[in-house]
Amino acid sequence: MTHTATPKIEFEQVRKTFPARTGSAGRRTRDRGADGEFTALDGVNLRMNAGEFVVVVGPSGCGKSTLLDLLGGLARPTGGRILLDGQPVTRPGLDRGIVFQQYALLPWRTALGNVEFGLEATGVPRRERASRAREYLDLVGLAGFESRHPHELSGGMRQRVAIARSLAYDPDVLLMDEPFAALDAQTRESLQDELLRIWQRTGKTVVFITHGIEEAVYLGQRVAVMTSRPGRIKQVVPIAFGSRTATDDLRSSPEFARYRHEIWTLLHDEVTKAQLLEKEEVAV
Ligand SMILES: Nc1ncnc2c1ncn2[C@@H]1O[C@H](COP(=O)(O)OP(=O)(O)OP(=O)(O)O)[C@@H](O)[C@H]1O
Repeated sequence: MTHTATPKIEFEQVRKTFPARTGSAGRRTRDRGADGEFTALDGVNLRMNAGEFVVVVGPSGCGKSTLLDLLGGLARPTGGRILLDGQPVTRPGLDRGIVFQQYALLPWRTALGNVEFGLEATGVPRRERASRAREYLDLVGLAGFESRHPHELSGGMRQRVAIARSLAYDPDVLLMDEPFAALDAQTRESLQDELLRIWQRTGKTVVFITHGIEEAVYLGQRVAVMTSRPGRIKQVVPIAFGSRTATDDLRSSPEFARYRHEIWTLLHDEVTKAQLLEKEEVAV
């Protein structure tokens, strides 16, 4: 972790609105102004240090993916600023790798070819690409699977390829939008351990979105809990376990249960509000 005054990532009063969807512009609700604009995020403030692992949780539709899209430069904020190393984010860049829930692998390319694909844009010479791709497939535990195509891999393996592809061009920041949501519980837990190991080895800054409270507590150094829509950061909970060894059943510890309960309590009211909002929308 650097000790400079500039945070790695900073959200300053970030706001994001979308044009209202057709058929609903006439009615005014809490997050839809008279002009029919729909406010997804309003007043988001969050700072992250280099090398930090921050997890974002929040009720469905509160704007988690929007937050990540803005940081990834895939969309622009309507108000406020997002700074990366003190500079406003204006477009996607190779300093940020994004991993989505769906693997987004190229089906006609092998695992190696998919990881190499990420390197082609960065101008890495052809000969070097293959060896770099092998190195990252090895890092995610896929040595020996280089020549398999996506359809010959399990869901967990495909997501490992997606992670390797993002890591291969060596971004400073890894943005992960519910990357393990589609996996079975066992695979998810093993990938969580893999990710922590990779994070410790590479020192990347990780921003990880999830619906899972347990996943948040297990992975995050800090867990940012969002409000219901329009989303902002309700509270940031630092997570610090007394000990963390490979043999510990951390998820069964009283400490884990305490953190889990703290985050559950923070989320509970927001989920209720989000559900009310959804009902209000259906009635519109
Ligand atoms: N391009 C868009 N145009 C219009 N509305 C959008 C757009 N993108 C997102 N929204 C709306 O903004 C709100 C926030 O969406 P977002 O996907 O960021 O929420 P989320 O917290 O990631 O949801 P979930 O947990 O269900 O994945 C939602 O109501 C969504 O319908």
